[in-house]
Amino acid sequence: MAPPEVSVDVFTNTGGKLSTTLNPGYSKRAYVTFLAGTGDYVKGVVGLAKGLRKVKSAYRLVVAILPDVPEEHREILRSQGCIVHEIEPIYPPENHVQFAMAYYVINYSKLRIWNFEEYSKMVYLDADIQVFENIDHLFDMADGYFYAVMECFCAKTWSHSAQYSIGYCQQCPEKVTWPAEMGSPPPLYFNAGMFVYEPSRLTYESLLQTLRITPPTPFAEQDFLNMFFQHKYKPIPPIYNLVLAMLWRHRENIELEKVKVVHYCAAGSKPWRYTGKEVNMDREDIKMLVAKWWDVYNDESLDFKAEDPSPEGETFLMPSIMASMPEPEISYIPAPSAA
Ligand SMILES: O=c1ccn([C@@H]2O[C@H](COP(=O)(O)OP(=O)(O)O)[C@@H](O)[C@H]2O)c(=O)[nH]1
Ligand SMILES: OC[C@H]1O[C@H](O[C@@H]2[C@@H](O)[C@H](O)[C@@H](O)[C@H](O)[C@@H]2O)[C@H](O)[C@@H](O)[C@H]1O
Ligand SMILES: [Mn+2]
Repeated sequence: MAPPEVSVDVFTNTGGKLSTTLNPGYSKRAYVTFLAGTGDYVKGVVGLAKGLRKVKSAYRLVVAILPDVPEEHREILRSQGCIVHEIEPIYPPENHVQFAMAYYVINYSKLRIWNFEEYSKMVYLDADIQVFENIDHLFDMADGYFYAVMECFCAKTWSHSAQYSIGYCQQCPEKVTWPAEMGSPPPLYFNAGMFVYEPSRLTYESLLQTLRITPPTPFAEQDFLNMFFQHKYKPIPPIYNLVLAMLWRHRENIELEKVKVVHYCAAGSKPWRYTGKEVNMDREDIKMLVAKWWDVYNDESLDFKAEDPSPEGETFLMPSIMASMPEPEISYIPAPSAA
């Protein structure tokens, strides 16, 4: 039995040209991703920018970058039509938590994207995500909610959790029922590599204030966002964020031919680092999805050309007025740099 999901029965835009003059709302929409460090995730962002162009998305890609992203990488992103937006890092309160991956500590900086108030609606995508079919219709889902795809708890990275200890996963709640003596089952939990949200100064400040008093946990900002948006979270189908491990953990919940968005988050699956040697990486479906990513990345016809009509026209490309607003002082103790 597939888990509960909100039906995405919104107006399905086939990615054709949209007027941005009739409905200002369209011009205030964009995709956004996050880039940190001097390493090779920049390839993920280039791939994502080209993938969104290939599916003829009507919206631009904003890249929230940390100060350590080198100018050469910023230039590459601008040359691919991205809107590059530097943000200040956000560190969690002083902690001794063992993050599931040490570098997850930098992911708290993602919270800055709630401050991009020049946009009314944004779709966040990790840099290790590729969009293979147009998903612009997600912007038309009702306001006031937080939309994302449900996570799976079966990976060893979850061994710290009560769910893992009893073999419970929300992807198959009937398989191992949650024991009454452990209270009510955990609330639905999303993967924070892709979500639909509304930037808001009020939400932004509330996020930062809440973060100050929230002890960090193994999945860093993903845990924090799940706690913060627990009552606004609406699950959307896994076709919008295929967490690769679902292919071998819950194949019954996946119709691969219908998948629109692939999240290369399984260990060893980052296409730009792929060797095929890690566990599950020699699977035919993984090899096919990695090859699909490289087809887009290597396709020069998808490179941004200056004469390309910007999806939303020049109307709202003004620099973020919010960026000029002083960031609220954050007196976090920087955690060890892990990226
Ligand atoms: O060195 C790094 C590590 C992570 N990221 C960003 O942080 C996101 C979350 O990290 P990752 O996708 O590796 O986590 P996963 O989804 O694989 O657990 C990435 O997609 C990137 O957008 C980055 O820019 N540089
Ligand atoms: O900082 C925490 C990260 O948590 C998530 O990654 C994990 C998590 O989903 C685990 O549950 C999976 O087992 C694992 O495969 C996956 O990589 C997000 O994808 C990433 O953007 C980021 O928020
Ligand atoms: Mn990811």
